[in-house]
Amino acid sequence: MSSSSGEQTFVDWFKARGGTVHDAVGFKQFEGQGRGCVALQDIESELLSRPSVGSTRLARSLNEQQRSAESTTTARSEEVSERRRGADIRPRPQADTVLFSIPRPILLTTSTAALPTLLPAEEWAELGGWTPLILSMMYEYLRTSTWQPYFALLPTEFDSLMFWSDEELAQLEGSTVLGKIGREEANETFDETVKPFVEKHAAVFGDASDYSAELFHRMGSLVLSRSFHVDSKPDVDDEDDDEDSDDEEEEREDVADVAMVPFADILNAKSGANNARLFYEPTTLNMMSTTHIPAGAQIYNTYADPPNPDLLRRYGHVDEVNEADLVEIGLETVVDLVGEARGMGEEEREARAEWLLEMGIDDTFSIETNHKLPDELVSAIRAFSLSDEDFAKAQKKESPPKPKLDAESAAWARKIVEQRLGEYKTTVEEDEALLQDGSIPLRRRMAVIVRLGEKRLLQGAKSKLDAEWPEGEAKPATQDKKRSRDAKDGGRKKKAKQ
Ligand SMILES: C[S@@+](CC[C@H](N)C(=O)[O-])C[C@H]1O[C@@H](n2cnc3c(N)ncnc32)[C@H](O)[C@@H]1O
Repeated sequence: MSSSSGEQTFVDWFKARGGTVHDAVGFKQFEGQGRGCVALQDIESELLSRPSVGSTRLARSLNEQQRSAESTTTARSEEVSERRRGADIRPRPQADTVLFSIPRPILLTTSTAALPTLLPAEEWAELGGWTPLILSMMYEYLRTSTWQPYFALLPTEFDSLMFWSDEELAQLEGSTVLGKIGREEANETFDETVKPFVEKHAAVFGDASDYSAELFHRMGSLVLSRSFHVDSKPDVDDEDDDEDSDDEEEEREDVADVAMVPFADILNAKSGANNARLFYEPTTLNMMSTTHIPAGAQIYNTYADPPNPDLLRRYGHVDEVNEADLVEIGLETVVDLVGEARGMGEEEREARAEWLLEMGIDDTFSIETNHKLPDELVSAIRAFSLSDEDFAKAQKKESPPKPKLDAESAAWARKIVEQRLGEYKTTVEEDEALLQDGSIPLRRRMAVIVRLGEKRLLQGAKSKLDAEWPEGEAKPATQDKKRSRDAKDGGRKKKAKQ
Protein backbone atom coordinates (compact mmCIF):
# COMPACT_ATOMS: atom_id res chain seq x y z
CA MET A 1 0.00 0.00 0.00
CA SER A 2 1.22 3.51 -0.82
CA SER A 3 2.04 5.53 2.24
CA SER A 4 3.93 8.37 3.88
CA SER A 5 6.64 7.38 6.36
CA GLY A 6 4.20 7.72 9.31
CA GLU A 7 1.72 5.53 7.48
CA GLN A 8 4.38 2.95 6.63
CA THR A 9 5.57 2.86 10.27
CA PHE A 10 1.96 2.35 11.35
CA VAL A 11 1.39 -0.47 8.85
CA ASP A 12 4.66 -2.17 9.87
CA TRP A 13 3.62 -1.92 13.54
CA PHE A 14 0.12 -3.21 12.69
CA LYS A 15 1.44 -6.20 10.73
CA ALA A 16 4.11 -7.01 13.33
CA ARG A 17 1.28 -7.46 15.81
CA GLY A 18 -0.62 -9.86 13.59
CA GLY A 19 -2.75 -7.43 11.56
CA THR A 20 -3.34 -8.16 7.89
CA VAL A 21 -4.05 -5.70 5.08
CA HIS A 22 -5.31 -6.62 1.62
CA ASP A 23 -3.20 -5.43 -1.32
CA ALA A 24 -6.26 -3.59 -2.66
CA VAL A 25 -6.33 -1.19 0.29
CA GLY A 26 -4.29 2.02 0.36
CA PHE A 27 -4.21 5.27 2.32
CA LYS A 28 -5.07 8.57 0.71
CA GLN A 29 -5.73 12.16 1.77
CA PHE A 30 -9.24 13.16 0.68
CA GLU A 31 -10.09 16.83 0.22
CA GLY A 32 -11.95 18.10 3.28
CA GLN A 33 -12.01 14.64 4.92
CA GLY A 34 -8.42 14.05 6.04
CA ARG A 35 -6.90 10.61 5.67
CA GLY A 36 -9.04 7.73 4.43
CA CYS A 37 -8.68 4.43 2.60
CA VAL A 38 -8.90 3.92 -1.13
CA ALA A 39 -9.41 0.82 -3.29
CA LEU A 40 -6.20 0.38 -5.27
CA GLN A 41 -7.89 -2.16 -7.55
CA ASP A 42 -11.48 -3.26 -8.20
CA ILE A 43 -13.04 -5.01 -5.25
CA GLU A 44 -15.58 -7.12 -7.08
CA SER A 45 -19.10 -7.68 -5.86
CA GLU A 46 -20.67 -11.09 -5.72
CA LEU A 47 -23.83 -9.30 -4.73
CA LEU A 48 -24.20 -7.59 -8.09
CA SER A 49 -24.52 -10.92 -9.84
CA ARG A 50 -26.55 -12.42 -7.01
CA PRO A 51 -29.05 -9.69 -6.17
CA SER A 52 -31.16 -11.91 -3.95
CA VAL A 53 -28.28 -12.48 -1.61
CA GLY A 54 -28.02 -9.85 1.10
CA SER A 55 -31.14 -8.01 0.01
CA THR A 56 -31.47 -6.70 3.53
CA ARG A 57 -28.55 -5.27 5.44
CA LEU A 58 -29.76 -6.88 8.64
CA ALA A 59 -29.79 -10.36 7.18
CA ARG A 60 -26.34 -9.75 5.82
CA SER A 61 -25.01 -8.48 9.09
CA LEU A 62 -26.40 -11.48 10.93
CA ASN A 63 -25.04 -13.96 8.43
CA GLU A 64 -21.83 -12.25 7.75
CA GLN A 65 -20.12 -13.08 10.99
CA GLN A 66 -20.57 -16.76 10.29
CA ARG A 67 -19.72 -16.36 6.64
CA SER A 68 -16.57 -14.29 6.99
CA ALA A 69 -14.28 -17.22 7.67
CA GLU A 70 -16.01 -19.11 4.86
CA SER A 71 -15.61 -16.29 2.32
CA THR A 72 -11.92 -15.95 3.05
CA THR A 73 -11.58 -19.67 2.36
CA THR A 74 -13.56 -19.29 -0.89
CA ALA A 75 -11.29 -16.48 -2.06
CA ARG A 76 -8.28 -18.57 -1.26
CA SER A 77 -9.52 -21.66 -3.14
CA GLU A 78 -10.37 -19.49 -6.20
CA GLU A 79 -6.84 -18.20 -6.12
CA VAL A 80 -5.48 -21.74 -6.02
CA SER A 81 -7.58 -22.89 -8.99
CA GLU A 82 -6.50 -19.81 -10.99
CA ARG A 83 -2.92 -20.64 -10.23
CA ARG A 84 -3.50 -24.17 -11.52
CA ARG A 85 -4.93 -22.72 -14.74
CA GLY A 86 -1.82 -20.59 -15.08
CA ALA A 87 -3.84 -17.35 -14.78
CA ASP A 88 -2.90 -14.14 -12.97
CA ILE A 89 -2.26 -15.37 -9.49
CA ARG A 90 -2.60 -12.03 -7.70
CA PRO A 91 -5.51 -12.30 -5.22
CA ARG A 92 -8.68 -10.87 -6.75
CA PRO A 93 -10.75 -9.31 -3.97
CA GLN A 94 -14.44 -10.21 -3.76
CA ALA A 95 -17.35 -8.52 -1.99
CA ASP A 96 -17.25 -9.70 1.57
CA THR A 97 -13.49 -9.48 1.20
CA VAL A 98 -11.52 -8.95 4.38
CA LEU A 99 -9.99 -5.55 3.64
CA PHE A 100 -7.98 -5.62 6.83
CA SER A 101 -8.05 -7.69 9.95
CA ILE A 102 -7.28 -6.26 13.37
CA PRO A 103 -6.06 -8.53 16.17
CA ARG A 104 -8.04 -7.82 19.34
CA PRO A 105 -4.95 -7.30 21.55
CA ILE A 106 -4.04 -4.08 19.69
CA LEU A 107 -7.36 -2.45 20.52
CA LEU A 108 -6.75 0.35 23.01
CA THR A 109 -9.23 -0.17 25.85
CA THR A 110 -9.27 -0.03 29.63
CA SER A 111 -8.47 -3.77 29.53
CA THR A 112 -5.44 -3.55 27.26
CA ALA A 113 -3.98 -0.28 28.60
CA ALA A 114 -1.31 -0.41 31.30
CA LEU A 115 -2.66 2.30 33.62
CA PRO A 116 -5.47 0.38 35.39
CA THR A 117 -2.97 -2.25 36.52
CA LEU A 118 -0.74 0.41 38.10
CA LEU A 119 -3.35 2.12 40.29
CA PRO A 120 -5.42 1.11 43.33
CA ALA A 121 -8.47 -0.75 41.97
CA GLU A 122 -11.00 0.96 44.29
CA GLU A 123 -9.90 4.44 43.26
CA TRP A 124 -9.83 3.48 39.58
CA ALA A 125 -13.35 2.04 39.83
CA GLU A 126 -14.63 5.36 41.15
CA LEU A 127 -13.74 7.25 37.97
CA GLY A 128 -16.91 7.77 35.93
CA GLY A 129 -17.88 8.08 32.24
CA TRP A 130 -15.08 7.93 29.70
CA THR A 131 -12.46 9.25 32.14
CA PRO A 132 -10.74 5.85 32.65
CA LEU A 133 -10.24 5.43 28.89
CA ILE A 134 -9.20 9.04 28.32
CA LEU A 135 -6.71 8.87 31.18
CA SER A 136 -5.40 5.55 29.86
CA MET A 137 -4.89 7.13 26.45
CA MET A 138 -3.10 10.13 27.94
CA TYR A 139 -0.81 7.80 29.87
CA GLU A 140 -0.08 5.56 26.86
CA TYR A 141 0.55 8.63 24.69
CA LEU A 142 2.85 10.34 27.18
CA ARG A 143 4.61 7.49 28.92
CA THR A 144 4.70 4.31 26.80
CA SER A 145 5.53 3.37 23.24
CA THR A 146 2.94 0.59 22.93
CA TRP A 147 0.59 2.51 20.60
CA GLN A 148 3.09 5.16 19.46
CA PRO A 149 2.74 4.52 15.69
CA TYR A 150 -1.03 4.62 16.10
CA PHE A 151 -1.02 7.92 18.03
CA ALA A 152 1.35 9.38 15.43
CA LEU A 153 -1.36 9.11 12.76
CA LEU A 154 -4.17 10.63 14.83
CA PRO A 155 -5.27 14.23 14.27
CA THR A 156 -4.51 16.86 16.90
CA GLU A 157 -7.03 19.43 15.72
CA PHE A 158 -10.76 19.04 15.36
CA ASP A 159 -13.78 20.84 13.95
CA SER A 160 -16.22 19.17 16.37
CA LEU A 161 -18.40 21.60 18.35
CA MET A 162 -16.31 21.31 21.51
CA PHE A 163 -13.67 23.44 19.77
CA TRP A 164 -15.92 26.17 18.36
CA SER A 165 -15.80 29.74 19.67
CA ASP A 166 -18.97 31.31 21.09
CA GLU A 167 -19.23 33.39 17.93
CA GLU A 168 -19.08 30.27 15.75
CA LEU A 169 -21.61 28.46 17.95
CA ALA A 170 -23.99 31.42 17.64
CA GLN A 171 -24.44 30.38 14.00
CA LEU A 172 -26.27 27.31 15.27
CA GLU A 173 -28.86 29.27 17.26
CA GLY A 174 -32.18 27.44 17.10
CA SER A 175 -30.62 23.95 16.99
CA THR A 176 -31.01 21.75 20.06
CA VAL A 177 -27.45 20.51 19.40
CA LEU A 178 -26.17 23.56 21.32
CA GLY A 179 -27.41 21.95 24.52
CA LYS A 180 -25.43 18.75 23.93
CA ILE A 181 -21.83 19.87 23.52
CA GLY A 182 -20.84 19.23 27.13
CA ARG A 183 -17.88 21.59 27.27
CA GLU A 184 -18.60 22.81 30.82
CA GLU A 185 -19.06 19.22 32.05
CA ALA A 186 -15.77 18.17 30.44
CA ASN A 187 -13.92 21.14 31.99
CA GLU A 188 -15.46 20.31 35.35
CA THR A 189 -14.38 16.65 35.06
CA PHE A 190 -10.86 17.75 34.27
CA ASP A 191 -10.60 20.29 37.11
CA GLU A 192 -12.38 18.29 39.78
CA THR A 193 -11.43 14.69 38.96
CA VAL A 194 -8.61 14.24 36.48
CA LYS A 195 -6.17 16.89 37.71
CA PRO A 196 -6.37 15.95 41.42
CA PHE A 197 -6.21 12.22 40.53
CA VAL A 198 -3.07 12.65 38.43
CA GLU A 199 -1.45 14.82 41.12
CA LYS A 200 -2.32 12.31 43.83
CA HIS A 201 -0.77 9.43 41.87
CA ALA A 202 2.29 11.32 40.62
CA ALA A 203 4.45 8.26 41.27
CA VAL A 204 2.61 6.50 38.44
CA PHE A 205 1.74 9.40 36.15
CA GLY A 206 4.97 11.41 36.38
CA ASP A 207 4.94 15.18 35.85
CA ALA A 208 1.30 16.21 36.33
CA SER A 209 1.65 19.29 34.11
CA ASP A 210 1.98 16.98 31.06
CA TYR A 211 -1.63 15.93 31.64
CA SER A 212 -3.10 19.20 30.41
CA ALA A 213 -6.74 20.14 29.88
CA GLU A 214 -5.90 20.47 26.18
CA LEU A 215 -4.65 16.87 26.02
CA PHE A 216 -7.70 15.68 27.97
CA HIS A 217 -10.06 17.35 25.44
CA ARG A 218 -7.99 16.02 22.55
CA MET A 219 -8.18 12.42 23.76
CA GLY A 220 -11.87 12.85 24.61
CA SER A 221 -12.54 14.07 21.08
CA LEU A 222 -10.65 11.11 19.64
CA VAL A 223 -12.90 8.78 21.65
CA LEU A 224 -15.98 10.69 20.49
CA SER A 225 -15.09 10.60 16.81
CA ARG A 226 -13.18 7.33 16.41
CA SER A 227 -14.08 4.77 19.08
CA PHE A 228 -16.11 1.62 18.47
CA HIS A 229 -18.41 -0.27 20.76
CA VAL A 230 -16.71 -3.62 21.34
CA ASP A 231 -18.35 -5.71 24.05
CA SER A 232 -15.83 -6.58 26.72
CA LYS A 233 -18.14 -9.47 27.58
CA PRO A 234 -19.24 -10.55 24.09
CA ASP A 235 -21.90 -12.97 25.25
CA VAL A 236 -24.04 -10.40 27.03
CA ASP A 237 -27.38 -10.18 25.22
CA ASP A 238 -27.93 -6.51 24.39
CA GLU A 239 -30.96 -6.92 22.14
CA ASP A 240 -32.94 -4.57 24.38
CA ASP A 241 -30.58 -1.75 23.49
CA ASP A 242 -31.46 -1.88 19.81
CA GLU A 243 -33.70 1.17 19.88
CA ASP A 244 -31.50 3.38 22.01
CA SER A 245 -30.38 6.61 20.44
CA ASP A 246 -26.71 7.47 20.02
CA ASP A 247 -26.96 10.03 22.80
CA GLU A 248 -28.39 7.56 25.27
CA GLU A 249 -25.71 5.07 24.33
CA GLU A 250 -23.04 7.72 24.83
CA GLU A 251 -24.36 8.44 28.31
CA ARG A 252 -24.90 4.88 29.48
CA GLU A 253 -22.20 2.95 27.66
CA ASP A 254 -19.87 1.06 29.97
CA VAL A 255 -16.39 2.43 29.37
CA ALA A 256 -15.07 -1.16 29.32
CA ASP A 257 -16.92 -1.57 25.99
CA VAL A 258 -15.43 1.51 24.35
CA ALA A 259 -12.44 0.69 22.15
CA MET A 260 -10.00 2.61 20.03
CA VAL A 261 -9.55 0.37 17.01
CA PRO A 262 -6.35 1.06 15.04
CA PHE A 263 -6.88 1.03 11.25
CA ALA A 264 -10.69 0.72 11.43
CA ASP A 265 -10.81 4.35 12.52
CA ILE A 266 -9.03 5.50 9.39
CA LEU A 267 -12.15 4.98 7.30
CA ASN A 268 -14.30 8.01 6.62
CA ALA A 269 -18.09 7.84 6.29
CA LYS A 270 -20.70 9.45 4.07
CA SER A 271 -24.46 9.11 4.21
CA GLY A 272 -25.62 6.43 1.76
CA ALA A 273 -22.07 5.67 0.52
CA ASN A 274 -20.82 2.97 2.91
CA ASN A 275 -19.22 0.02 1.20
CA ALA A 276 -17.41 -1.60 4.13
CA ARG A 277 -18.28 -2.63 7.61
CA LEU A 278 -16.55 -3.97 10.70
CA PHE A 279 -17.33 -7.54 11.75
CA TYR A 280 -16.49 -8.98 15.12
CA GLU A 281 -14.69 -12.32 15.20
CA PRO A 282 -13.45 -14.08 18.33
CA THR A 283 -9.82 -13.04 17.95
CA THR A 284 -9.98 -10.28 15.35
CA LEU A 285 -12.14 -7.44 14.10
CA ASN A 286 -12.45 -7.67 10.32
CA MET A 287 -13.23 -4.79 8.02
CA MET A 288 -15.15 -6.36 5.15
CA SER A 289 -16.33 -4.92 1.85
CA THR A 290 -20.12 -5.04 1.62
CA THR A 291 -20.48 -4.13 -2.05
CA HIS A 292 -18.48 -3.66 -5.24
CA ILE A 293 -15.75 -1.03 -4.75
CA PRO A 294 -14.21 0.15 -8.00
CA ALA A 295 -10.50 0.94 -8.18
CA GLY A 296 -9.89 4.52 -7.08
CA ALA A 297 -13.05 4.74 -4.97
CA GLN A 298 -12.95 5.64 -1.32
CA ILE A 299 -13.67 2.86 1.17
CA TYR A 300 -16.39 4.15 3.48
CA ASN A 301 -17.45 2.68 6.79
CA THR A 302 -20.72 3.69 8.45
CA TYR A 303 -20.83 5.77 11.64
CA ALA A 304 -24.39 4.45 12.27
CA ASP A 305 -25.94 7.29 10.25
CA PRO A 306 -26.02 10.23 12.65
CA PRO A 307 -28.11 13.26 11.63
CA ASN A 308 -26.11 16.36 10.72
CA PRO A 309 -26.30 18.07 14.14
CA ASP A 310 -24.74 14.98 15.75
CA LEU A 311 -22.23 14.50 12.94
CA LEU A 312 -21.04 18.05 13.54
CA ARG A 313 -21.00 17.69 17.31
CA ARG A 314 -19.13 14.38 17.42
CA TYR A 315 -17.11 14.24 14.18
CA GLY A 316 -16.79 17.85 13.07
CA HIS A 317 -18.27 17.40 9.61
CA VAL A 318 -21.69 17.28 7.94
CA ASP A 319 -23.19 15.48 4.96
CA GLU A 320 -24.60 17.92 2.36
CA VAL A 321 -27.26 15.30 1.68
CA ASN A 322 -28.02 13.34 4.81
CA GLU A 323 -30.72 10.69 4.53
CA ALA A 324 -30.73 10.35 8.33
CA ASP A 325 -31.14 14.03 9.12
CA LEU A 326 -33.62 15.16 11.78
CA VAL A 327 -34.78 18.13 13.79
CA GLU A 328 -35.75 18.02 17.44
CA ILE A 329 -38.62 19.58 19.33
CA GLY A 330 -38.36 19.55 23.12
CA LEU A 331 -41.22 18.58 25.39
CA GLU A 332 -40.78 22.01 27.02
CA THR A 333 -42.15 23.64 23.85
CA VAL A 334 -45.39 21.69 24.30
CA VAL A 335 -45.42 22.44 28.02
CA ASP A 336 -44.89 26.16 27.54
CA LEU A 337 -47.07 26.70 24.50
CA VAL A 338 -50.07 24.47 25.12
CA GLY A 339 -49.91 24.45 28.92
CA GLU A 340 -49.66 28.22 29.18
CA ALA A 341 -52.36 28.91 26.59
CA ARG A 342 -54.68 26.58 28.45
CA GLY A 343 -54.14 28.65 31.60
CA MET A 344 -52.24 25.96 33.55
CA GLY A 345 -50.05 27.15 36.40
CA GLU A 346 -46.38 26.13 36.54
CA GLU A 347 -47.06 23.33 39.00
CA GLU A 348 -49.81 21.81 36.87
CA ARG A 349 -47.66 21.99 33.74
CA GLU A 350 -44.78 20.35 35.52
CA ALA A 351 -47.05 17.62 36.90
CA ARG A 352 -48.34 16.76 33.41
CA ALA A 353 -44.83 16.76 31.94
CA GLU A 354 -43.53 14.58 34.78
CA TRP A 355 -46.38 12.15 34.28
CA LEU A 356 -45.66 11.89 30.53
CA LEU A 357 -42.02 11.14 31.26
CA GLU A 358 -43.07 8.50 33.79
CA MET A 359 -45.29 6.97 31.11
CA GLY A 360 -42.23 6.54 28.91
CA ILE A 361 -42.73 9.56 26.65
CA ASP A 362 -39.37 11.05 25.67
CA ASP A 363 -38.47 14.64 26.49
CA THR A 364 -37.41 15.22 22.88
CA PHE A 365 -39.32 14.50 19.67
CA SER A 366 -37.60 14.09 16.30
CA ILE A 367 -38.99 14.98 12.89
CA GLU A 368 -37.20 12.91 10.27
CA THR A 369 -36.99 13.17 6.51
CA ASN A 370 -40.49 11.70 6.06
CA HIS A 371 -41.80 14.87 7.80
CA LYS A 372 -44.16 12.84 9.96
CA LEU A 373 -45.09 14.30 13.32
CA PRO A 374 -43.72 11.93 15.96
CA ASP A 375 -46.42 9.90 17.72
CA GLU A 376 -45.08 10.88 21.12
CA LEU A 377 -45.35 14.57 20.25
CA VAL A 378 -49.01 14.10 19.32
CA SER A 379 -49.63 12.18 22.57
CA ALA A 380 -47.96 14.93 24.57
CA ILE A 381 -49.97 17.68 22.86
CA ARG A 382 -53.17 15.76 23.55
CA ALA A 383 -52.18 15.19 27.18
CA PHE A 384 -51.84 18.95 27.61
CA SER A 385 -55.20 19.52 25.88
CA LEU A 386 -57.12 17.25 28.28
CA SER A 387 -59.54 18.74 30.80
CA ASP A 388 -58.56 18.21 34.45
CA GLU A 389 -61.14 15.46 34.70
CA ASP A 390 -59.93 13.61 31.59
CA PHE A 391 -56.31 14.02 32.66
CA ALA A 392 -57.15 12.44 36.04
CA LYS A 393 -58.81 9.52 34.18
CA ALA A 394 -55.72 9.07 31.95
CA GLN A 395 -53.53 9.10 35.05
CA LYS A 396 -55.68 6.48 36.70
CA LYS A 397 -55.50 4.26 33.61
CA GLU A 398 -51.77 5.00 33.33
CA SER A 399 -52.31 5.57 29.66
CA PRO A 400 -51.26 8.71 27.71
CA PRO A 401 -53.70 9.80 24.96
CA LYS A 402 -53.48 7.92 21.65
CA PRO A 403 -51.21 9.61 19.09
CA LYS A 404 -54.14 10.51 16.81
CA LEU A 405 -54.41 14.05 15.53
CA ASP A 406 -57.70 15.86 15.86
CA ALA A 407 -58.53 19.44 14.86
CA GLU A 408 -57.31 20.86 18.17
CA SER A 409 -54.04 18.91 18.38
CA ALA A 410 -53.34 19.61 14.69
CA ALA A 411 -53.70 23.34 15.39
CA TRP A 412 -51.32 23.06 18.36
CA ALA A 413 -48.85 21.01 16.32
CA ARG A 414 -48.84 23.75 13.68
CA LYS A 415 -48.16 26.41 16.31
CA ILE A 416 -45.37 24.31 17.84
CA VAL A 417 -43.66 23.80 14.48
CA GLU A 418 -44.02 27.51 13.70
CA GLN A 419 -42.57 28.42 17.07
CA ARG A 420 -39.56 26.12 16.46
CA LEU A 421 -39.05 27.74 13.04
CA GLY A 422 -39.08 31.15 14.74
CA GLU A 423 -36.16 30.12 16.97
CA TYR A 424 -33.66 30.38 14.11
CA LYS A 425 -32.11 33.75 13.31
CA THR A 426 -32.18 33.28 9.54
CA THR A 427 -34.72 32.06 6.99
CA VAL A 428 -34.38 29.10 4.63
CA GLU A 429 -33.92 31.50 1.72
CA GLU A 430 -31.15 33.43 3.48
CA ASP A 431 -29.32 30.18 4.28
CA GLU A 432 -29.71 28.94 0.72
CA ALA A 433 -28.17 32.19 -0.52
CA LEU A 434 -25.30 31.85 2.00
CA LEU A 435 -24.47 28.38 0.67
CA GLN A 436 -24.09 29.82 -2.83
CA ASP A 437 -21.19 31.88 -1.48
CA GLY A 438 -18.16 29.63 -1.92
CA SER A 439 -16.01 31.89 0.28
CA ILE A 440 -17.69 31.43 3.68
CA PRO A 441 -15.46 29.72 6.26
CA LEU A 442 -15.88 25.94 6.72
CA ARG A 443 -17.36 26.04 10.23
CA ARG A 444 -19.90 28.69 9.22
CA ARG A 445 -20.82 26.69 6.15
CA MET A 446 -21.35 23.55 8.25
CA ALA A 447 -23.51 25.50 10.73
CA VAL A 448 -25.62 26.80 7.85
CA ILE A 449 -26.07 23.25 6.50
CA VAL A 450 -27.20 22.03 9.93
CA ARG A 451 -29.69 24.81 10.60
CA LEU A 452 -30.96 24.84 7.01
CA GLY A 453 -31.56 21.07 7.19
CA GLU A 454 -33.48 21.48 10.43
CA LYS A 455 -35.63 24.33 9.06
CA ARG A 456 -36.41 22.41 5.89
CA LEU A 457 -37.59 19.46 7.99
CA LEU A 458 -39.79 21.74 10.08
CA GLN A 459 -41.18 23.35 6.93
CA GLY A 460 -41.77 19.88 5.47
CA ALA A 461 -43.64 18.84 8.60
CA LYS A 462 -45.76 21.99 8.41
CA SER A 463 -46.60 21.43 4.74
CA LYS A 464 -47.58 17.83 5.45
CA LEU A 465 -49.74 18.98 8.34
CA ASP A 466 -51.33 21.72 6.20
CA ALA A 467 -52.11 19.14 3.52
CA GLU A 468 -53.59 16.63 5.97
CA TRP A 469 -55.28 19.08 8.34
CA PRO A 470 -55.86 22.35 6.42
CA GLU A 471 -55.60 25.36 8.73
CA GLY A 472 -58.93 26.32 10.29
CA GLU A 473 -60.69 23.13 9.14
CA ALA A 474 -62.42 20.89 11.67
CA LYS A 475 -61.83 17.72 9.60
CA PRO A 476 -58.73 16.19 8.03
CA ALA A 477 -58.38 16.67 4.28
CA THR A 478 -58.35 12.92 3.61
CA GLN A 479 -61.60 12.45 5.53
CA ASP A 480 -63.25 15.13 3.39
CA LYS A 481 -62.02 13.44 0.24
CA LYS A 482 -63.24 10.09 1.51
CA ARG A 483 -66.61 11.66 2.37
CA SER A 484 -67.02 13.08 -1.10
CA ARG A 485 -65.92 9.73 -2.60
CA ASP A 486 -68.43 7.94 -0.37
CA ALA A 487 -71.08 10.46 -1.35
CA LYS A 488 -70.37 9.80 -5.03
CA ASP A 489 -70.38 6.03 -4.47
CA GLY A 490 -73.58 6.33 -2.44
CA GLY A 491 -75.12 8.35 -5.22
CA ARG A 492 -74.16 5.75 -7.80
CA LYS A 493 -75.48 2.93 -5.64
CA LYS A 494 -78.73 4.77 -5.22
CA LYS A 495 -79.00 5.24 -8.93
CA ALA A 496 -78.28 1.55 -9.51
CA LYS A 497 -81.11 0.64 -7.19
CA GLN A 498 -83.62 2.77 -8.98
C1 LIG B 1 -12.92 7.88 12.07
S1 LIG B 1 -12.04 9.28 11.60
C2 LIG B 1 -11.65 8.95 9.92
C3 LIG B 1 -10.19 9.24 9.62
C4 LIG B 1 -9.82 10.68 9.51
N1 LIG B 1 -10.24 11.24 8.24
C5 LIG B 1 -8.32 10.87 9.69
O1 LIG B 1 -7.75 11.71 8.98
O2 LIG B 1 -7.74 10.27 10.55
C6 LIG B 1 -13.39 10.39 11.56
C7 LIG B 1 -13.02 11.80 11.14
O3 LIG B 1 -12.78 11.84 9.74
C8 LIG B 1 -13.35 13.00 9.15
N2 LIG B 1 -14.41 12.57 8.21
C9 LIG B 1 -14.95 11.35 8.10
N3 LIG B 1 -15.88 11.32 7.13
C10 LIG B 1 -15.94 12.56 6.61
C11 LIG B 1 -16.73 13.18 5.59
N4 LIG B 1 -17.65 12.51 4.88
N5 LIG B 1 -16.52 14.49 5.33
C12 LIG B 1 -15.59 15.22 6.03
N6 LIG B 1 -14.82 14.68 7.02
C13 LIG B 1 -14.99 13.37 7.31
C14 LIG B 1 -13.92 13.82 10.30
O4 LIG B 1 -12.94 14.71 10.71
C15 LIG B 1 -14.15 12.78 11.38
O5 LIG B 1 -14.09 13.30 12.69
